Amino acid sequence: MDLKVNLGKDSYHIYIEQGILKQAHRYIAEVYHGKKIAIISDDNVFPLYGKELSESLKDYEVTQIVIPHGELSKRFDILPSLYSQLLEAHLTRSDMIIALGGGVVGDLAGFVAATYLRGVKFVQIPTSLLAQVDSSVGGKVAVDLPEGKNLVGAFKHPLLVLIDPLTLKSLDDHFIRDGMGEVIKYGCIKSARLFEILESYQSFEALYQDIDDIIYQCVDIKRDVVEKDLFDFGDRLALNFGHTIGHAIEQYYHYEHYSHGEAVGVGMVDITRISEQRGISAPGTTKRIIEALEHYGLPTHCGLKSKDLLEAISHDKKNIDNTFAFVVLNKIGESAILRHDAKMILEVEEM
Ligand SMILES: NC(=O)c1ccc[n+]([C@@H]2O[C@H](COP(=O)([O-])OP(=O)(O)OC[C@H]3O[C@@H](n4cnc5c(N)ncnc54)[C@H](O)[C@@H]3O)[C@@H](O)[C@H]2O)c1
Ligand SMILES: O=C(O)C(=O)C[C@@H](O)[C@H](O)[C@H](O)COP(=O)(O)O
Ligand SMILES: [Zn+2]
Repeated sequence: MDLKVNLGKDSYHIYIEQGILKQAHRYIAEVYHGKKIAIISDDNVFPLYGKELSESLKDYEVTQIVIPHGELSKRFDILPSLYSQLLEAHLTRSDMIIALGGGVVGDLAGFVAATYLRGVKFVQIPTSLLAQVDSSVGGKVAVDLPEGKNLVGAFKHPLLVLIDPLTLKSLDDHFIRDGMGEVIKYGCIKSARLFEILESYQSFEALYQDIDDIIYQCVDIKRDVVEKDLFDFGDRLALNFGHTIGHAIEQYYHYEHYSHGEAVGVGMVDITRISEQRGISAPGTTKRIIEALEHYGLPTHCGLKSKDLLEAISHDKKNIDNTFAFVVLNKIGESAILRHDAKMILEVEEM
């Protein structure tokens, strides 16, 4: 399956195909004519897929950079060591970086590609469900600060996104569930039909049978939204449903306790509880989201006092003059923006 993100000179293709990793060189040769490539990956993914990818790229001079897995690697102070390794390999402005891994590797390697020598070419090969349905597309790249998620970042478009759903076979169930947090988000904001399908699967095996199509549907929604509002001032804000609270939960626990999809799930529940209480969301919307999250083993509350999240929320990028663009649902499949100060989250006492 092939999708094209139409962004003028920054347009790129997304290919979704089982086994495409082995064919990476064919697709890369179409968009990149240089000699050197640096693969940035993590210490879970590289031992599994690094050899396969490096072998496919045997016509290039390949440098391998492997970081420790997990969100704590997506931090500002890891950057100098990555830049040094690229300099040691004499990677120049005409060379390229490939991100091989989940969203952490994609966001981090993308930020490095955006900033090293003021920018080098970049390809995304996402290997987690979350990265395949969401983070590898759209060009947002970033690192976290202790004060908040993704607070230092850039827009860096890949030349290409190669999605091999076969890599999900080695992904831990925890991170399949985590990715489902973002998949459910897509149903909530843009597709009641997708949401209904997600409600209907009786097992991960059944879901896995349709995984290529589910990835396609999510990426196609993201493509459409990103084409309309690349810089996140309008339509694209919808992709942030659940994230204002979700990011604050991740930050509160220093990025160690709740993974991204889990925290976003809790955030979707709480913001919908508030908007339902205010008569914005159709009655029963919160209950349906809770049931969908529970269906995939995701948490729906975290026991934090909402007042404890106000500080982290104050750093959210959707803050304009202390008014936040909260993404709410009118109903499943239809999102809207509610501008309000951060104190609105106090309308639920506990998250
Ligand atoms: N840029 C965006 O638009 C965007 C969108 C959504 C999320 N994100 C970011 O993505 C990050 C979360 O991404 P994630 O959930 O992929 O986390 P992750 O990159 O930490 O991957 C999750 C875990 O799975 C492992 N893994 C990945 N692929 C594997 C495979 N095929 N087999 C075995 N293990 C594998 C990783 O080593 C890691 O331990 C967060 O930092 C979040 O903020 C960014
Ligand atoms: O691509 C987007 O736009 C999104 O909001 C997708 C989110 O799933 C993702 O977590 C993103 O990184 C959040 O963006 P941020 O601007 O809130 O950092
Ligand atoms: Zn997200």
